[in-house]
Amino acid sequence: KKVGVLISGTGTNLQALIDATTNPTRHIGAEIVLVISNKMDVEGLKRAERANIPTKVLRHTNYSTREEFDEAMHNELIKAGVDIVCLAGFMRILSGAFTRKWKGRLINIHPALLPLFKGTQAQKQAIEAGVRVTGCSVHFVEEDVDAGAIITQETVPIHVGETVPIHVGDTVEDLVERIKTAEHRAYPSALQLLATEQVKLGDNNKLIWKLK
Ligand SMILES: Nc1nc2ccc(CNc3ccc(C(=O)NCCCC(=O)O)cc3)cc2c(=O)[nH]1
Repeated sequence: KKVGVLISGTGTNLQALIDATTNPTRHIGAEIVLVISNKMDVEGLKRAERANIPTKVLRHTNYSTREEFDEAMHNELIKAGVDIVCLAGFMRILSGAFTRKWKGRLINIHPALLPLFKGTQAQKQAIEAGVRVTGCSVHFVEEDVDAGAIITQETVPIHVGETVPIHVGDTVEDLVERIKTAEHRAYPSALQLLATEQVKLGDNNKLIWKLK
Protein backbone atom coordinates (compact mmCIF):
# COMPACT_ATOMS: atom_id res chain seq x y z
CA LYS A 1 0.00 0.00 0.00
CA LYS A 2 1.22 3.52 -0.80
CA VAL A 3 1.25 5.90 2.16
CA GLY A 4 1.16 9.70 2.35
CA VAL A 5 2.16 11.37 5.64
CA LEU A 6 0.93 14.84 6.66
CA ILE A 7 3.19 16.76 9.08
CA SER A 8 3.52 20.23 10.61
CA GLY A 9 6.78 19.93 12.59
CA THR A 10 9.51 17.62 13.87
CA GLY A 11 7.81 14.45 12.63
CA THR A 12 9.09 11.98 15.24
CA ASN A 13 6.19 9.69 14.35
CA LEU A 14 7.09 10.16 10.67
CA GLN A 15 10.58 8.88 11.53
CA ALA A 16 9.07 5.82 13.25
CA LEU A 17 6.95 5.13 10.13
CA ILE A 18 10.01 5.63 7.86
CA ASP A 19 12.06 3.21 9.97
CA ALA A 20 9.25 0.63 9.98
CA THR A 21 8.54 0.85 6.23
CA THR A 22 12.21 0.71 5.20
CA ASN A 23 13.18 -2.08 7.62
CA PRO A 24 14.52 -4.89 5.40
CA THR A 25 13.68 -7.57 7.96
CA ARG A 26 10.09 -6.45 8.68
CA HIS A 27 7.61 -5.92 5.84
CA ILE A 28 4.55 -4.06 7.07
CA GLY A 29 2.99 -3.86 3.59
CA ALA A 30 3.32 -0.10 3.34
CA GLU A 31 5.63 2.26 1.46
CA ILE A 32 5.73 6.02 2.14
CA VAL A 33 5.56 7.75 -1.26
CA LEU A 34 4.91 11.37 -0.20
CA VAL A 35 5.30 13.66 2.82
CA ILE A 36 3.26 16.89 2.86
CA SER A 37 3.94 19.66 5.38
CA ASN A 38 1.82 22.77 5.91
CA LYS A 39 4.90 24.53 7.27
CA MET A 40 8.27 25.21 5.60
CA ASP A 41 11.70 24.23 6.92
CA VAL A 42 10.50 21.78 9.57
CA GLU A 43 12.59 18.84 10.78
CA GLY A 44 10.08 16.34 9.40
CA LEU A 45 10.86 17.48 5.82
CA LYS A 46 14.58 16.80 6.42
CA ARG A 47 13.73 13.34 7.75
CA ALA A 48 11.81 12.57 4.55
CA GLU A 49 14.59 13.95 2.31
CA ARG A 50 17.18 11.84 4.16
CA ALA A 51 15.01 8.81 3.35
CA ASN A 52 14.65 9.90 -0.31
CA ILE A 53 10.90 10.35 0.09
CA PRO A 54 9.32 13.09 -2.11
CA THR A 55 8.09 16.09 -0.11
CA LYS A 56 5.65 18.95 -0.72
CA VAL A 57 5.04 22.09 1.30
CA LEU A 58 1.47 23.37 1.01
CA ARG A 59 1.14 26.47 3.16
CA HIS A 60 -2.41 26.85 4.40
CA THR A 61 -1.94 30.62 4.37
CA ASN A 62 -1.78 30.45 0.53
CA TYR A 63 -5.40 29.27 0.40
CA SER A 64 -8.46 31.33 1.18
CA THR A 65 -10.50 28.53 2.76
CA ARG A 66 -9.80 25.35 4.73
CA GLU A 67 -11.59 23.39 2.01
CA GLU A 68 -9.34 24.78 -0.75
CA PHE A 69 -6.22 23.93 1.26
CA ASP A 70 -7.52 20.41 1.90
CA GLU A 71 -8.43 20.05 -1.80
CA ALA A 72 -4.83 20.95 -2.75
CA MET A 73 -3.51 18.32 -0.33
CA HIS A 74 -6.03 15.78 -1.69
CA ASN A 75 -4.88 16.40 -5.27
CA GLU A 76 -1.20 15.90 -4.37
CA LEU A 77 -2.04 12.66 -2.55
CA ILE A 78 -4.05 11.38 -5.54
CA LYS A 79 -1.24 12.37 -7.94
CA ALA A 80 1.20 10.33 -5.86
CA GLY A 81 -1.13 7.31 -5.93
CA VAL A 82 -1.58 7.30 -2.15
CA ASP A 83 -3.85 4.60 -0.66
CA ILE A 84 -3.51 5.47 3.04
CA VAL A 85 -2.92 8.84 4.73
CA CYS A 86 -1.17 9.09 8.13
CA LEU A 87 -1.25 12.26 10.23
CA ALA A 88 2.01 12.71 12.16
CA GLY A 89 1.93 15.81 14.30
CA PHE A 90 -0.30 17.50 11.71
CA MET A 91 -1.81 20.46 13.49
CA ARG A 92 -4.60 21.59 11.13
CA ILE A 93 -8.16 20.43 11.58
CA LEU A 94 -9.26 18.71 8.34
CA SER A 95 -12.54 19.60 6.62
CA GLY A 96 -15.42 17.13 6.50
CA ALA A 97 -15.01 16.97 2.71
CA PHE A 98 -11.43 15.69 3.15
CA THR A 99 -12.21 13.20 5.93
CA ARG A 100 -15.14 11.83 3.91
CA LYS A 101 -12.96 11.38 0.79
CA TRP A 102 -10.36 9.45 2.85
CA LYS A 103 -12.83 7.65 5.16
CA GLY A 104 -11.34 4.35 6.29
CA ARG A 105 -7.92 5.27 4.81
CA LEU A 106 -6.95 8.20 7.07
CA ILE A 107 -5.40 7.58 10.53
CA ASN A 108 -3.82 9.61 13.34
CA ILE A 109 -1.97 8.95 16.59
CA HIS A 110 -3.17 10.72 19.72
CA PRO A 111 -1.00 10.88 22.89
CA ALA A 112 -3.71 9.66 25.30
CA LEU A 113 -6.10 6.72 25.78
CA LEU A 114 -9.09 8.01 23.78
CA PRO A 115 -11.84 8.88 24.45
CA LEU A 116 -10.05 10.48 27.36
CA PHE A 117 -8.10 13.71 26.96
CA LYS A 118 -9.06 14.74 23.42
CA GLY A 119 -7.60 17.82 21.72
CA THR A 120 -4.24 19.43 22.33
CA GLN A 121 -2.01 19.03 25.44
CA ALA A 122 -3.41 15.56 26.13
CA GLN A 123 -0.36 14.64 28.26
CA LYS A 124 -0.83 17.71 30.47
CA GLN A 125 -4.56 16.91 30.81
CA ALA A 126 -3.66 13.38 32.04
CA ILE A 127 -1.25 14.66 34.72
CA GLU A 128 -3.75 17.27 35.88
CA ALA A 129 -6.55 14.69 36.01
CA GLY A 130 -4.41 12.61 38.39
CA VAL A 131 -4.74 9.37 36.39
CA ARG A 132 -2.11 6.72 37.04
CA VAL A 133 -2.07 5.28 33.52
CA THR A 134 -2.26 7.06 30.18
CA GLY A 135 -0.91 6.10 26.74
CA CYS A 136 -1.53 6.62 23.03
CA SER A 137 -4.24 5.71 20.53
CA VAL A 138 -4.11 5.18 16.76
CA HIS A 139 -7.55 5.97 15.37
CA PHE A 140 -9.37 6.52 12.11
CA VAL A 141 -9.84 10.24 11.45
CA GLU A 142 -13.45 11.40 11.27
CA GLU A 143 -14.75 14.95 10.95
CA ASP A 144 -15.40 14.96 14.70
CA VAL A 145 -11.91 15.54 16.13
CA ASP A 146 -10.22 12.63 17.96
CA ALA A 147 -13.49 10.65 17.81
CA GLY A 148 -12.77 8.01 15.13
CA ALA A 149 -12.67 4.22 15.68
CA ILE A 150 -9.56 3.13 17.60
CA ILE A 151 -7.21 0.63 15.92
CA THR A 152 -4.39 0.31 18.50
CA GLN A 153 -3.68 1.57 22.01
CA GLU A 154 -0.60 1.31 24.24
CA THR A 155 -0.55 2.13 27.95
CA VAL A 156 2.06 4.27 29.67
CA PRO A 157 2.31 4.64 33.48
CA ILE A 158 2.43 8.14 34.95
CA HIS A 159 5.18 8.47 37.60
CA VAL A 160 3.46 10.18 40.49
CA GLY A 161 4.77 11.80 43.63
CA GLU A 162 5.60 15.20 44.91
CA THR A 163 7.28 17.57 42.51
CA VAL A 164 8.33 19.94 45.31
CA PRO A 165 10.67 20.16 47.23
CA ILE A 166 12.22 17.00 45.69
CA HIS A 167 11.18 16.23 42.16
CA VAL A 168 9.95 12.63 41.90
CA GLY A 169 6.79 13.03 39.84
CA ASP A 170 6.52 13.33 36.09
CA THR A 171 6.79 16.71 34.51
CA VAL A 172 4.78 17.11 31.30
CA GLU A 173 8.02 16.82 29.30
CA ASP A 174 8.94 13.53 31.02
CA LEU A 175 5.54 12.09 30.15
CA VAL A 176 5.59 13.44 26.58
CA GLU A 177 8.86 11.59 25.96
CA ARG A 178 7.70 8.35 27.62
CA ILE A 179 4.47 8.35 25.55
CA LYS A 180 6.49 8.99 22.36
CA THR A 181 8.32 5.69 22.90
CA ALA A 182 4.94 3.94 22.93
CA GLU A 183 3.72 5.97 19.92
CA HIS A 184 6.69 4.84 17.87
CA ARG A 185 5.66 1.21 18.47
CA ALA A 186 1.89 1.68 18.15
CA TYR A 187 1.79 3.66 14.90
CA PRO A 188 3.74 1.20 12.71
CA SER A 189 1.74 -1.72 14.08
CA ALA A 190 -1.59 0.02 13.40
CA LEU A 191 -0.41 0.95 9.87
CA GLN A 192 0.53 -2.70 9.28
CA LEU A 193 -2.96 -3.87 10.34
CA LEU A 194 -4.60 -1.40 7.93
CA ALA A 195 -2.13 -1.85 5.04
CA THR A 196 -2.46 -5.65 5.17
CA GLU A 197 -6.27 -5.35 5.41
CA GLN A 198 -6.47 -7.19 8.74
CA VAL A 199 -8.68 -4.34 9.93
CA LYS A 200 -11.03 -1.93 8.18
CA LEU A 201 -13.61 0.69 9.05
CA GLY A 202 -17.24 -0.42 8.79
CA ASP A 203 -20.03 1.81 7.44
CA ASN A 204 -21.23 2.31 11.01
CA ASN A 205 -17.79 3.77 11.84
CA LYS A 206 -16.97 0.65 13.88
CA LEU A 207 -13.87 -1.44 13.31
CA ILE A 208 -14.15 -4.69 11.33
CA TRP A 209 -11.46 -7.29 12.02
CA LYS A 210 -10.64 -9.87 9.34
CA LEU A 211 -10.95 -13.26 11.02
CA LYS A 212 -8.16 -15.68 10.20
N1 LIG B 1 -11.46 16.44 11.06
C1 LIG B 1 -10.40 16.07 11.78
N2 LIG B 1 -9.21 16.69 11.58
C2 LIG B 1 -8.13 16.36 12.34
C3 LIG B 1 -6.90 17.02 12.13
C4 LIG B 1 -5.80 16.74 12.92
C5 LIG B 1 -5.88 15.76 13.89
C6 LIG B 1 -4.65 15.49 14.69
N3 LIG B 1 -4.86 16.00 16.03
C7 LIG B 1 -5.21 17.30 16.30
C8 LIG B 1 -6.28 17.51 17.18
C9 LIG B 1 -6.68 18.78 17.52
C10 LIG B 1 -6.03 19.89 16.99
C11 LIG B 1 -6.48 21.28 17.38
O1 LIG B 1 -7.46 21.45 18.10
N4 LIG B 1 -5.71 22.31 16.91
C12 LIG B 1 -6.03 23.68 17.19
C13 LIG B 1 -6.83 24.22 16.01
C14 LIG B 1 -5.99 24.19 14.74
C15 LIG B 1 -6.82 24.66 13.53
O2 LIG B 1 -7.51 25.72 13.67
O3 LIG B 1 -6.85 23.91 12.52
C16 LIG B 1 -4.96 19.73 16.11
C17 LIG B 1 -4.55 18.42 15.75
C18 LIG B 1 -7.08 15.07 14.12
C19 LIG B 1 -8.22 15.37 13.32
C20 LIG B 1 -9.51 14.72 13.50
O4 LIG B 1 -9.66 13.81 14.35
N5 LIG B 1 -10.54 15.10 12.73
